[in-house]
Amino acid sequence: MTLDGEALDRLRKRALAGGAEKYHAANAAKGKLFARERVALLVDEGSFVEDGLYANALAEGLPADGVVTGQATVDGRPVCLMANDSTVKAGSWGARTVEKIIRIIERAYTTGVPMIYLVDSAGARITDQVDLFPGRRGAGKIFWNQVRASGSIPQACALFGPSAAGGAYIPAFCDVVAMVEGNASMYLGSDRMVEMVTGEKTTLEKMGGAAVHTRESGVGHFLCKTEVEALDTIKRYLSYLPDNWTQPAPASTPVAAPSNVDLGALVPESERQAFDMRRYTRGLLDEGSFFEIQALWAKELTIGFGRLAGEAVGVVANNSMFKGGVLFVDSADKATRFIQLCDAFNVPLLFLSDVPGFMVGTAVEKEGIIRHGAKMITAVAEATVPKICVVVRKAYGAGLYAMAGPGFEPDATIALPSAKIAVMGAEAAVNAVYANKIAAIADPEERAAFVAAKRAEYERDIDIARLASELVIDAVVEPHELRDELVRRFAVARGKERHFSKRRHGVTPV
Ligand SMILES: CCC(=O)SCCNC(=O)CCNC(=O)[C@H](O)C(C)(C)COP(=O)(O)OP(=O)(O)OC[C@H]1O[C@@H](n2cnc3c(N)ncnc32)[C@H](O)[C@@H]1OP(=O)(O)O
Repeated sequence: MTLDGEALDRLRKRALAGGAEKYHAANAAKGKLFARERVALLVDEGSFVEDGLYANALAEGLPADGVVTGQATVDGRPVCLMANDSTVKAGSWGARTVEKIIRIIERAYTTGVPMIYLVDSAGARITDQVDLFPGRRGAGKIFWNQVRASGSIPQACALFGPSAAGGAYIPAFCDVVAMVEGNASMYLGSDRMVEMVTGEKTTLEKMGGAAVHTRESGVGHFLCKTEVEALDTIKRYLSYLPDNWTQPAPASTPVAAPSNVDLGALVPESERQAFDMRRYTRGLLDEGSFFEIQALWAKELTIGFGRLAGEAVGVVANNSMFKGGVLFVDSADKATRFIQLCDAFNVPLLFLSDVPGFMVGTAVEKEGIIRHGAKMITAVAEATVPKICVVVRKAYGAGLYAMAGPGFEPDATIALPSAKIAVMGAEAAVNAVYANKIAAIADPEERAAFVAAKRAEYERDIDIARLASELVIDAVVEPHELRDELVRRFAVARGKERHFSKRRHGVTPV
């Protein structure tokens, strides 16, 4: 049978229109855009080529089988994309949906371009499960492809609605997930299922909403007020990354650092006084270039991309404004993944250290602080991208190792003149070594004098000039010299040989 122009036009219009009007209206009432509007907002005008528009065109009520897939350019660079159409069976995956998604990820991987996922889906279409769930090209193959593509091409997800059950793994295998407040959710079992299985009464928002995942679980990376903001966030994310792992990170026009930030004045002398490392980072980088990731989760550690004289860098920085900048289970995980991301995509790493060490105590031991901390230290060791450690104020204990200290093959360890590097802070050290002697001194004045003397002795021992003279650190620079020093050092490190170990891959620590 051949299709005449009219019949083709009818088929095309039906496929382009998506599902029933009531579902369009329901989405609009929630402030949600149609999948095709999202694609149009994301890509360069006129650049989109679609595959599989006629998927399931002969069936009733399944236009494009509920997903839009194709290629386009974003800011002039090629990408592959998929967008669930939640007006068609709540964006659930039928057999052709799954095949379309698999094919577009395979296309992204083989052509070496970023893959963007615009997600709004009920997960597997339960009514058609035999066709889409268990087989060799079933839904599992989506995840297999995502895992294969991980670290080879950037994968970014904007989540606009639910991402249920198996569907929740598409965001999970992406580098980053932008979630729209109020509408986006991710969960393995729906609220109805949770009540049935455990008796818990909950809601999608309370269990897996954008606030939960960007503030508490860390599964979401950006909390966005609108769909447009989520799409812009994905574009900005991609602007720091190459198309694939074989290419250098893209540079942009150099911009000066903000003229109104005095880096020296931002860091208080007293270790007991907190300061906002995000301000410090913004003051150091090209003005307006800092793009923070997971800003709301594990805030004791700040991560994000920025630029130094136009070149992309990934920043890992301790922030004493939150939990004193101590590393916890979540902050170690946050750092681990970001370090791997930068290393995969050739983005040099800048560590800004003001770390008292890893948290101690029963609670964190039960949470496996050793396991999580070891993963962060592993990621730092394995990263062969240029990496520079700046001790802004202090680097104590294993915190020094986690922040790419001298033993971790950094291209340089730089200290500011007031920086301290030690196995622990003076107070803790004096207590650790002299607790018995201190307890034995009855006279309070004599005891205080003893503690002060031992403290002074300890501080002389870890004096930064001494560490420089022992070649522990490579340079001591004034705060106003730091930016230029980093620009020069990253420039010379750019051409370095990158290899780590003779093996297929390491074994994840404990
Ligand atoms: C790999 C393993 C897996 O992924 S198992 C997948 C399991 N998925 C689920 O349990 C999610 C079930 N669905 C839901 O909870 C809701 O539909 C969510 C996603 C919250 C959306 O709610 P809402 O926007 O109100 O839509 P709705 O429930 O009225 O559904 C609209 C139409 O879509 C259908 N639908 C929904 N989910 C599925 C599904 N997973 N499989 C098959 N059909 C599904 C509904 O039946 C409804 O269809 P119709 O338009 O009335 O014909």
